[in-house]
Amino acid sequence: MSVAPETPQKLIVRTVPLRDGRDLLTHLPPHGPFAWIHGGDGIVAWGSAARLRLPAEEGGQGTERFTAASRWLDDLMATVVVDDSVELPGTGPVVFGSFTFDPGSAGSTLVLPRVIVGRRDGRSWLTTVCDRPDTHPEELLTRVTPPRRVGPLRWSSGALSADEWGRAVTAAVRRIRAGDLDKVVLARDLYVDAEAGIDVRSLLGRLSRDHPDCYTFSVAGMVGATPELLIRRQGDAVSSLVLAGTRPRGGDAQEDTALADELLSSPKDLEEHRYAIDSLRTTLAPLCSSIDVPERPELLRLANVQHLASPARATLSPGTSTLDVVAALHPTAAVGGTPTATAMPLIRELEGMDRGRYAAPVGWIDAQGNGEWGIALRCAEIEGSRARLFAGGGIVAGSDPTAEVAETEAKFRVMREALTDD
Ligand SMILES: C=C(O[C@H]1C=CC=C(C(=O)O)[C@@H]1O)C(=O)O
Repeated sequence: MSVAPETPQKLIVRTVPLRDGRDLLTHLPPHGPFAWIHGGDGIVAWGSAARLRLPAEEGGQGTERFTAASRWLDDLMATVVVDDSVELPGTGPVVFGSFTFDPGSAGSTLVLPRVIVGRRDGRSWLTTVCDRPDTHPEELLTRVTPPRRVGPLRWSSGALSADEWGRAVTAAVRRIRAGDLDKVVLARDLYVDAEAGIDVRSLLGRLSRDHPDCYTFSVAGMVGATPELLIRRQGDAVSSLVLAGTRPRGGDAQEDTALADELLSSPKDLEEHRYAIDSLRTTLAPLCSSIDVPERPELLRLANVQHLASPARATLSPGTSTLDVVAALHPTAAVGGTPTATAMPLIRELEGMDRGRYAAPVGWIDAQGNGEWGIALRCAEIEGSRARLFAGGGIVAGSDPTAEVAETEAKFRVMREALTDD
């Protein structure tokens, strides 16, 4: 894969402690905000000191975009001179990234922002990235205006209407019952147009307020709040949160508990979940010295849905990079299917759309390889005044098309509500 990335000769990166307890999002200027926020902690950033946008892969193993990103990252980190007086995961240079789901799609993007503000366990910091010593990036002085309201919205359907997508689910169930594969994750899209450019900060504010248990992200136009952590790395310790199996939240406590009990004992959902766990275990085995996954999934209750969830922990073998793990894990059975090799062409055939960067790794990485990468779910791609929303669900032999359409509607709600002014 040959690319012409924008990487300057030499970069001066300075991290200093910041005495600031404000909501991280209040630091962001209107244009091109980057964010990764979980429970009030995280990183926000803006500006661009170095950027890589990758073309579609041609043939190969389907992991060339991760390899090209890794090479670019290594070269970039070799050009930086770092003065970091805080030394925590996420201090020093931090690159945000968002990959495409399908190797055949163009648009995987990595960016080293000019200004980064972070917070972790009560400690805050400011990182700046300059081309010359003893200067500040211009972006440090960008005026921060209040987030603009999104305004009236006009909704339109995506590649398939809800009915057409339901028929695609029926076709997938038929293929699964015929023995072609065990599970496939099918997704659909929706478009919405605002009257003026969408201020991503308004969406981020609502997402982080309404979904504090999720990872609110914004990377080069991909914006959402995902519950699914693909990998968090700190030193050689990695953790992951596997999700598969979903019910809506109930209208009252009794209904909520009944739905949760049904989910925790549903053979269809436990089967769907087991495929995701098995694929994680198999993928991590050659890259890790130990892997620990609980025997049974637990319940993860989010604002709009509840999931079967398994928190996994592992110790990385020496010489394995964070992006090696990200590349190996993608696509998990929570977004692709089982077996992956059969699920991927079926997704292309039945969805009738390009997923772009939906259902693919999104996150950040620092110079030590520490970082957090989620799967871009409950999200939208924002371009000017237009947003393209995505939602999908795991289809197994026992799936019912009507229930699957309802599940995607529940998942769309995250971004619908984020786009709707209070
Ligand atoms: C594909 C999505 O969710 C995945 C993650 C968690 C649970 C899922 C499920 O129960 O189907 C999906 O596999 C989505 O939110 O668009």
